[in-house]
Amino acid sequence: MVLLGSTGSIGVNTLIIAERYNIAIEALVAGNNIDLLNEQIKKHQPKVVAIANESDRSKVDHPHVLCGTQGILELIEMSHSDTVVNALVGYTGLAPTLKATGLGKRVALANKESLVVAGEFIDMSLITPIDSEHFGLWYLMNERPVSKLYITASGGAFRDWELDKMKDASFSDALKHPNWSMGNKITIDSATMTNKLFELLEAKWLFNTTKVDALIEKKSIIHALAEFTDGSTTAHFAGVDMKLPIAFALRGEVEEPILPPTDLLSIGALEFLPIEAERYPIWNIKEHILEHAHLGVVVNAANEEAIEAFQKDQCSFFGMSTMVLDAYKQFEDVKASNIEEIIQIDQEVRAYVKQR
Ligand SMILES: NC(=O)C1=CN([C@@H]2O[C@H](COP(=O)(O)OP(=O)(O)OC[C@H]3O[C@@H](n4cnc5c(N)ncnc54)[C@H](OP(=O)(O)O)[C@@H]3O)[C@@H](O)[C@H]2O)C=CC1
Ligand SMILES: CC(=O)[C@@H](O)[C@H](O)COP(=O)(O)O
Ligand SMILES: [Mn+2]
Repeated sequence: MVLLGSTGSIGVNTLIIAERYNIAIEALVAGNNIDLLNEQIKKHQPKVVAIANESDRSKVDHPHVLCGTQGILELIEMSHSDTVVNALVGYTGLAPTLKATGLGKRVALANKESLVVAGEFIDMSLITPIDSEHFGLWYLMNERPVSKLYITASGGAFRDWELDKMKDASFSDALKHPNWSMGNKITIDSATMTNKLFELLEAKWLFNTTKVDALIEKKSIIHALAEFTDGSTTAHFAGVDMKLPIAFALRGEVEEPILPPTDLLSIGALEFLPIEAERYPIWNIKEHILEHAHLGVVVNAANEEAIEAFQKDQCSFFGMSTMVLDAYKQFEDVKASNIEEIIQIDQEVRAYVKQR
């Protein structure tokens, strides 16, 4: 297989599962963590690698190194593997998803931003999601008619903070996820609830329904629930570990133990809470964006710019949501007819957010 984003949180877990099942690694792609990439090259012996920056090429212990976005696309094009795992973060992941699906390859997709930005233009029959909630939904669904799908949210780093204190929250405060160990960008998205908004859009494209909602379950033990027309609701319990969704995405079906079973008696009380827009202002657009999912490109571009501004101390924690909601209003009427227009809208939104 081809693994994009091998040095990240999903990438490292993917290599553990690949090793367990003796899956050959044809190609690895990483960004700046060349030390870890070199360890992975030594262990997994890929035929080709790609990295973000040309300036790091000489540090990579491999005779065939490609660089930059074009390098990643070339690597996918020259690969013989049927499966590409896309564990890149952010908008950078979109072009590789389109390249791989365009070549008819199956994409095990952690990069949810690909679907948020351009779900309309991606061949869903080639996509298997690597996301705990969507794996949970897939696991729950059977032939019976479903009336509603639910995914759960941890509530993020500030779920128990006084609202007043959140105004002064720092980037490093926001990185303290209560349950999951993940990359920085998704951890910030979890604190603002943008991750869950993205996951509703992800569910919309994957399962072709807008009858999907989210609620807070603070322990992240239940990942998803399916409500059936007959009045039954079933829930997916699993450990806080991405190896299970990754194993299914790589293997299709798994019968052997990947995680220990949930110890039901040790869980204690479980509760579901509503997601309140006062703490998570992005939630104000949930209903609208589910009905206008093509606006995902706007939210994603504004959000990536907002995270960068927050990291550089150029805006406050709530300033991020303000920037995204402002851009959403400004670009409410855009609708791309093709990928070229998606790219153009992405650039226009970023330019708009930067000059505000
Ligand atoms: N972590 C998790 O548990 C989950 C993550 N996801 C999604 O999976 C994706 C990855 O998340 P996560 O693993 O946490 O993120 P990380 O930040 O941990 O990893 C991102 C990976 O992408 C690489 N990368 C970033 N930019 C470039 C670039 N320009 N060129 C080449 N490589 C690049 C990084 O390289 P380097 O580190 O070397 O710079 C790293 O290998 C995200 O879309 C996220 O939303 C979904 C569900 C759960
Ligand atoms: C592991 C995973 O799937 C993440 O998307 C996780 O759900 C993030 O946590 P939040 O529930 O806080 O967004
Ligand atoms: Mn998730």
